[in-house]
Parts: sequence; structure tokens; C-alpha cells
Amino acid sequence: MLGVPAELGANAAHQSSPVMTYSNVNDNDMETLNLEEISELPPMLGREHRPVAQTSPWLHTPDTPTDTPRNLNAENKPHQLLVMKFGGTSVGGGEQLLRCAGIVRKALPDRPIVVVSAMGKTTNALLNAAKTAVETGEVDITAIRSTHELAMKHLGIDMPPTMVELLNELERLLNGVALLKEISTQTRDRIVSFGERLSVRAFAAAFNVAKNKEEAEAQAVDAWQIGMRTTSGSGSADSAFSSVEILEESFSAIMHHLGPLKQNYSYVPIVTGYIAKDSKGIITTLGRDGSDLTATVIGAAVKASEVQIWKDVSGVQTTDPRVISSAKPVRVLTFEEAAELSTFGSKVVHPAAVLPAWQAGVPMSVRNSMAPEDPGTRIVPKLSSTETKERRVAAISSKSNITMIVIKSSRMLGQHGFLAHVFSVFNKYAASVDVIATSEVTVSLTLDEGYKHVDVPAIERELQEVAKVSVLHDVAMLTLIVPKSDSVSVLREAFTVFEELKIQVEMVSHGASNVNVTFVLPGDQLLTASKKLHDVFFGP
Ligand SMILES: Nc1ncnc2c1ncn2[C@@H]1O[C@H](COP(=O)(O)OP(=O)(O)O)[C@@H](O)[C@H]1O
Ligand SMILES: N[C@@H](CC(=O)OP(=O)(O)O)C(=O)O
Repeated sequence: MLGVPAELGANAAHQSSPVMTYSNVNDNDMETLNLEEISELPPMLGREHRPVAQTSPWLHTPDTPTDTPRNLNAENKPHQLLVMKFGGTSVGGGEQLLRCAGIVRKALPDRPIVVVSAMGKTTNALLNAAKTAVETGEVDITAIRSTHELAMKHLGIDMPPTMVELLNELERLLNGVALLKEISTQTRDRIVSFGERLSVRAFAAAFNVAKNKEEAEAQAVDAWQIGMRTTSGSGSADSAFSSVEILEESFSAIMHHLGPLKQNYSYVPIVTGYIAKDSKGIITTLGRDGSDLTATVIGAAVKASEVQIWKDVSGVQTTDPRVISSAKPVRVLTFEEAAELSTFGSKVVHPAAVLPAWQAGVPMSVRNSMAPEDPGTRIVPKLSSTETKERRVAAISSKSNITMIVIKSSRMLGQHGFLAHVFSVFNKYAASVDVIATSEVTVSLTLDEGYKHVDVPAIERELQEVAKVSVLHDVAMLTLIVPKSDSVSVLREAFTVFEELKIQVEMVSHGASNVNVTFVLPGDQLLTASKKLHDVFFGP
């Protein structure tokens, strides 16, 4: 479902849409709007209780006489838009919000669309509040309330009424859960959505406090107001993987709502990451860390000049700096390398988020909100020849708590019958396999830690009907991002390290992608192996 329509923009921009005047659009109204109503809404939303658009900006297409030079760039073309996503760590409190608002102000000539995650650890706090309500019947949102109150206090303003109302609504919802002592996955998704709905309002408030008179005002936007729509399905709130997919129609809807900012940058949209609605108007979530996906979908939809992911670290590092302090910044990665790196354990960019930008040819970068002058990491379609020459291994990532299953055929099924049977069992239990190695009679594979819901004992029982099965828990995967051209020499050096450290490699996967080599190791040897390999490939 996720894909980028080939011809966004020019054609869409010439469709006329009705001239609308509206007022008093508040969040509660938005909650009850149906699909048609949502798609009918004009592009400028979010300013509470006051008229926000008198005419449809779609009437101001680049070639209409109403265009002024101010709306065109130096080459007489409409401006592009820049997507800037700020993660929870970058917007943890009032001080950080002001810092990020400053970064956005500096980028105003590039016409930013801002995407924001929940403040600090708010998503975890919301999930815990829901759990506590179910288990104990108690409701306590003091910490969530005070995170937002303190931030507004830092800005020197009262909490905006919509934030007060959202906090009260959250409390009422949790009281209902506490009374029933049960919660549906749909309600849980709804509860976590408050994190981003609050943070965009806090961010908009911070920007409006910081801005000067000439600068456009910020407006908080819930992603569904600009048409971010997914398939139906709940339960992604606390999952590394989303159970929903972005509907293709979202791309044209987003372009419809935000595209006019290319001609007339009349407000700074501050859009909720991570949340969307399905076509019935039910709130859905994109999986943990899913705000990156919101940003790249918007970037692809409006053909942005760039999608910037702002974090608390100076771009992608050669490995997780919390684990190995000698990690160094990676200046440039290809989309393919970035996708592999995140799929295989680095938390820098959400694994699914690379795809929309990649398909749309919109470059990305990872930047540090604590050090905005740092160049960070560029993510581009292709490396230059100098960049290629400069490095062999781009980065190392790892995943622990992996389950490895070794299946040895006990019947003469023939290889294709055996493999078909094995995969049918994994398919039945919705178990997604990460790494696989096969021989005539043996299949070894790993299950990702994100699939904790998978009933491994049931898979084991079914497979035992045709095979000898052994399950190894607590193995780890260590992945080197390395182009195929260098992988032979890198493999040789890696095995020298494993030999020196007497590490038993359970499985090696090489070749499925152009850019990665993955080793499956005993979990307790991961740290030693990572440190040594990092020293070898990047220096101490
Ligand atoms: N290869 C890596 N490069 C950079 N940071 C990494 C890497 N692997 C793990 N991290 C960690 O990811 C953290 C940022 O992720 P996260 O806290 O989820 O950010 P955000 O809230 O901005 O989305 C960094 O502080 C860093 O410790
Ligand atoms: N707030 C959500 C979504 C998100 O993307 O967050 P962050 O950008 O802070 O990883 C989460 O915590 O999962």
C-alpha cells in the first residue's frame, strides 16, 4: 500500500477546489468528521475558534496572475518545502522546545513543515497510565500533566485551552478504562495519541512565543487533518512494527493540504508524528518511533527539498554511542544502507521511514538539535566515487534477544516440499523471519525480538511433525553495513576477530542485500565482538 503516486504536484495543483470560509473548527469537531469531510477541509487548520482561510490556496497556482515574485524563488519557480522532524528527546521540555523553535525560525526561508513526536518519555508514560488503569483501577496523569505545564511555564504562558481540554479528555478516557478494568487495542492507540496531540500544541506555542512580528505563525495540525490515513488495525502503540499501512490516497491529500504553502507560506504547520486515522475515523498508530515515517510520507507527498530528522545525537554514528563510546559520526549513507542499518538494529531512523523518501527521491539527513551547526548525516540515493573510496564499512548495528530456530528435516520431503512446509508454518503464526540459511535438509532462521507475540512453542510443535527442531533463545545479530565489493575482505577480517575472541558464529548471512553482512552470535558475546570489530574497522 505504501507507495508514492508518480504524478503528484503539477496535475493535482491545477484541480480547483471550492472556495470555503469556515470557523470554529476545534479538535472535538475534527474527531467526529467523516472521511469526506476530512478530505474537504482546506489546507489551513489548527487555529482554534477563528476563521483561518477565506479562499482556497489552490486558486493561487504558479501560473495564475495572482502570483507575486515573493512567492517564487530566485529561478522564478515555486518554492519547495522542507520537512523537519523533531524526536521526543529533542522536545523534552520548555527549554528544548525553544531551542527547536529557534532551529525552525532559522529555516523559515526554506518553508518548513514541522513534524513532532511526543515530549520526552510521554508515550511510555501514556502506555504505563493505561496499564495501571487496567491493573489497579487507579488513574494518575500527574507526570504527563506536569511535563506539559512546566514547559508552558518555561515559555511564560498559560497552558493553551486545547492542551487543557486534551489533558482532561485523557483523564476521562483513563477513568473509563479504570472502571472497566479492561482496554481494547483501539482505546490504547487512542490514549497514546494524546502525546503527539499535546506536543504539537506545545511546539506551536513555543514557536509563537519566540517568533518576531514578520514571521509566519505556527499552527498545530493533527495528521488526520491533512489526510494522513492508514488501513484499519490497532495495536501498534507499543510495537516495533506497525499493524497498519499508510493508504496511498494520503499522498495526494497531504499535497492538497500542504502544497499551497509552496506558493504562499502563510503559516508554519506543526504536524503530529506517529498517529493517523483509518477510513472510519478511528485513530491508528504507526508503531514505536513512527514519527519518522510521518515525516517521510509528508516529504514524499510534497516533494520536499529534504526531510531532516532532528535527534539528540550528531547524525548516524558508526555504532550505538551509548554502548561504544568511541562511535564516530557517519557523514553520508545511501538510502539502502540507512534502511539496512535501521532494520538490523540501529534506532537512528525508523526502518519503514526510509522507503517513501527513497522512492520519491527526496534526500534525508539526520541532525542534532543540541548542536544544529553539526553537519550530521546525509542520506542520498548514491555515493560519489570519493565517498565510496573513503570507507569500507559504513556502520555496525546489532540486535539482542533474538530467537534462532534450527529445523532439520526428519522425513524425505525433498528440499522444495520441506521449505514450503516450514514457511507455511511461519506464515500461519505471522512470524517474520530476519536471517535465514538453508541446506538440503536443514533450515536455520532467526525471529526478530519485535515479534514477542509469536507463539514459538506452537511453531515448534507443528514443525516437529516433519523435523527435528531446536530453539536457541538469547542469540544476537551483529550487522556490518558494507558494500558487496568490499565484503570479502571485511568477512576475512571479521572471522579473524571471531577466531581471536573464540566466538562461536551460529550463522552468517551475506548477499541478500547489496550492503550488509550479518552474523548470528551467542547473546553474551555480542558486546565483546562489537567492541573489537568497531576498533578494527573504525579505530579505537
Ligand atoms: N548508530 C547510531 N547512531 C546514532 N545514534 C544511535 C545509534 N544507535 C543507537 N543510537 C541511539 O539513538 C538515540 C536517539 O534515538 P531516540 O532516543 O529514539 O531519538 P528520538 O527521540 O529523537 O527519536 C541516540 O541518543 C543514540 O544513543
Ligand atoms: N512518540 C512515539 C513516536 C516517535 O516517533 O517517537 P520518537 O521520535 O521520540 O522516537 C514513540 O515514542 O514511539
